[in-house]
Amino acid sequence: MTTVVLVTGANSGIGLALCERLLSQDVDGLQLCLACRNMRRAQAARCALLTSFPTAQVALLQLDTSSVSSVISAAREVKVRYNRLDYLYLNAGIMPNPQFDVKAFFKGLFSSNVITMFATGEGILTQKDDVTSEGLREVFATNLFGHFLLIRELEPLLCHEALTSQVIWTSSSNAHRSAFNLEDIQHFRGNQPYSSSKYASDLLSLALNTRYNKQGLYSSVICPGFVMTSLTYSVLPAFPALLWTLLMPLLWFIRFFTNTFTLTPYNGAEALMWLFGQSPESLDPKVKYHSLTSGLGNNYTQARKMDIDLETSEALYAKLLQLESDLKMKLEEKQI
Ligand SMILES: NC(=O)C1=CN([C@@H]2O[C@H](COP(=O)(O)OP(=O)(O)OC[C@H]3O[C@@H](n4cnc5c(N)ncnc54)[C@H](OP(=O)(O)O)[C@@H]3O)[C@@H](O)[C@H]2O)C=CC1
Ligand SMILES: CC(C)=CCC[C@@H](C)[C@H]1CC[C@H]2C3=C(CC[C@]12C)[C@@]1(C)CCC(=O)C[C@@H]1CC3
Repeated sequence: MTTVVLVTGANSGIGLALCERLLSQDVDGLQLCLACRNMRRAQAARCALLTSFPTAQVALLQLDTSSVSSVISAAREVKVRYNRLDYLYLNAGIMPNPQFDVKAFFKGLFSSNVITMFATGEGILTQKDDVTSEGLREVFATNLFGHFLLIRELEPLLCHEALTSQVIWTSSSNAHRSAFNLEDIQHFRGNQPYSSSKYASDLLSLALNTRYNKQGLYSSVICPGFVMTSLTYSVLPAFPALLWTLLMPLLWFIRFFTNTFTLTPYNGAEALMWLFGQSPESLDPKVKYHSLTSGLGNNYTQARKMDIDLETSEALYAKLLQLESDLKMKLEEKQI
């Protein structure tokens, strides 16, 4: 028996930690595929994994989730290499040009909302988004739409009558209904594209379960907590990595008040690992699985209900299908 696992954004942070943890479990016949945009960093990640686990089967796949043509050719390649896919971890993500509102942060520190602020970053973060060469909003394309397209393209490998497969999204506690607008799913008009894209992934996961459970495909979402990675380092760009390291004792102290400060990629990958061991039929499509770390440093996973509803998830799914068909048509026209 083989178990095929594909991880997007696997060359650093939480994705790489997940790969290390999967390999350390010594799963029989594990075939790991690191799907990455930057092949130089992907090679480095593969080498590091093989140094620790010399007999592991670790393959690389070129994938830029922000590009429709890259997703289509990557999926084509996956279908040539494998005849099934057991786990698809949709982890690649960006939060470009984050703007940290220092005033709101200090105001939040002395309000009753302080724990929520540290757990979710709510009210203190906005981003400046860009547009891809294919005309999509970059955060939407990278975090959500590319992954949606990947699932659609890999349907023949994910949907088996006798076997189940799991699609697992790295969402966030920063996913808020208030940042999402069904009339503007790409978030052209707001300044919280990251939050919007993560809320959309929570909705999409529910819609995927509605559509695909009968065909053996199950989707779940996780939140890794607040993890120190290149994504979070960029929140305070004036703070070099060294300053963040000096702040670590303070961050560990805050962990006594909020177990969402998982801080290391290893801890952040806890819920991703937990889901790997679950039977998908036992999972609740309306909850998010949170990686949490106690003040004393113990990791655990906790299920928390999401603020999502079936009607909005179906409406989003219909819009994504429409966008997929429009973009494919454009791509075909370009090729003719
Ligand atoms: N760190 C945190 O506190 C939290 C993180 N998350 C989520 O966790 C996930 C992993 O992030 P994290 O490990 O923190 O950050 P990293 O920046 O370390 O990892 C992000 C990964 O995504 C990849 N990626 C980015 N854009 C693309 C693209 N267009 N195509 C393919 N891969 C891409 C990056 O590759 P490359 O090297 O090419 O840039 C990198 O491997 C993200 O989805 C993030 O939103 C959620 C909640 C909290
Ligand atoms: C003492 C000190 C300087 C603390 C850091 C304050 C903030 C920079 C962080 C507090 C909570 C963090 C957080 C995120 C980014 C950094 C903080 C705002 C995220 C929004 C990063 C991306 C996510 O997906 C969720 C995170 C929630 C918590």
